[in-house]
Amino acid sequence: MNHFQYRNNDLCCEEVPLKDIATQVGTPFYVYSHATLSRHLETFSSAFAEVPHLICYSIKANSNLAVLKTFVNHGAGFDIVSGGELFRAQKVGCDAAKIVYSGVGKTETEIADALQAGILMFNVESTQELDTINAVAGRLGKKAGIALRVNPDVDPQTHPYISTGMKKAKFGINISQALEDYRRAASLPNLEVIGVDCHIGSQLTKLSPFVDAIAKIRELVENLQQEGFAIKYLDLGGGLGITYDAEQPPSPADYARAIIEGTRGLGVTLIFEPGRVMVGNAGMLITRVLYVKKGEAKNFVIVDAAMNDLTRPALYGSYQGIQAADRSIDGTIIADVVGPICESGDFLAQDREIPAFSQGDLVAVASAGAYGFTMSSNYNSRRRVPEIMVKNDKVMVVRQRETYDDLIKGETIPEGL
Ligand SMILES: Cc1ncc(COP(=O)(O)O)c(C=O)c1O
Ligand SMILES: N[C@@H](CCCC[NH3+])C(=O)O
Repeated sequence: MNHFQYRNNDLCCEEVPLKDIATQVGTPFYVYSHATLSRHLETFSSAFAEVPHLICYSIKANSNLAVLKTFVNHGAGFDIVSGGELFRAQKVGCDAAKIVYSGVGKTETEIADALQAGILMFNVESTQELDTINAVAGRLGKKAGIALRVNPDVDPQTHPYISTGMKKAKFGINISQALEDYRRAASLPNLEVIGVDCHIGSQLTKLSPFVDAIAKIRELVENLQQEGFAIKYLDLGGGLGITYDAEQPPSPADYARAIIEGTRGLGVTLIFEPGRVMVGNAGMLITRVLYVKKGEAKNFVIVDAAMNDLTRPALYGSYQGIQAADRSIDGTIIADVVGPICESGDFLAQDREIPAFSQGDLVAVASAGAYGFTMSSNYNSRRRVPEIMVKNDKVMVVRQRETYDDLIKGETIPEGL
């Protein structure tokens, strides 16, 4: 069931026409379907029902507090990568024992805050980080649960900027060095080795890289268990892709079947850090056509959202669906959908066949729930846009549009400048 559907010619989120929300809050804005978020979490979790597992939603994909709270209400934990994400996790009352902490550059302060909070484990990405966590834990009189993030050197066959599990990536510890680092971790008094972790990339649309990575990781887990390490958790990261255009990623059920098969008999609790698959297709960016310009070489549909609001097309050349949201439009044009920012890279779609939009039309940019708002910026002194959550017929403004005062918050003009 898709919770973004047309009723007559009006695109609706659950029960609410998007044009009504546009009237209420103006454009642009992000809108999320509560029902879709809930369904995605339930579908993912029930696919793994037959094995012990914990879902740690990856906050970076969409960190809005209402989104996080929705997942907490369904029993999820979180994958965090910064002190700020820990703060958000705490704000929504996440059980700290369901938090894992990933990232190559955790600072001492962030490590200390996570230890004080009592998180489940650190996914450690370098030998030096082991020493730092050990030292910070010692100072605080705590024992830190750790897994090593192991880099299995598998090609995830995705965009190079979001491939993480190959030798040349900055992430994780090479699998060939892992055993040695595990032994070192075991010798450090303030660490407790409880897991193995691996995340090979994002927007994966094939099962085979996951399967290949698991085969390598499985061997490591077995070796560690033979050496007497009590590996309780196997964290397989996130990365399952979604359909933006014509991709056909594995379903959560297919993904689960392959993973359950590949990890059978290890006697561990599986941890997952899904991000995109939870939120990507649960959100849209809604924008309005400011001008239509017919150039000599190209047509341009100039909208009020820009690359600062949704960076993915500019950054990765990625595809986001473009739909008419408030009327039936006859005919199509080939055009670029562009924003007001002073860069030629400011586009939401390029050379795309889209409805023949006119000035004032409402445009829905699809699949924008993941890495949309969280990657937005104030470039060109543009205010961050509102985020709306719809639950049945209820419209909840879960983040207000920034004000001009918000834009300059924290800046000062020194006396006598
Ligand atoms: C360590 C880690 N876990 C989880 C995720 C979430 O990935 P995705 O949104 O592709 O599920 C990422 C991002 O790729 C990540 O770096
Ligand atoms: N920002 C990326 C995903 C990054 C994954 C981070 N681990 C995207 O929009 O596709």
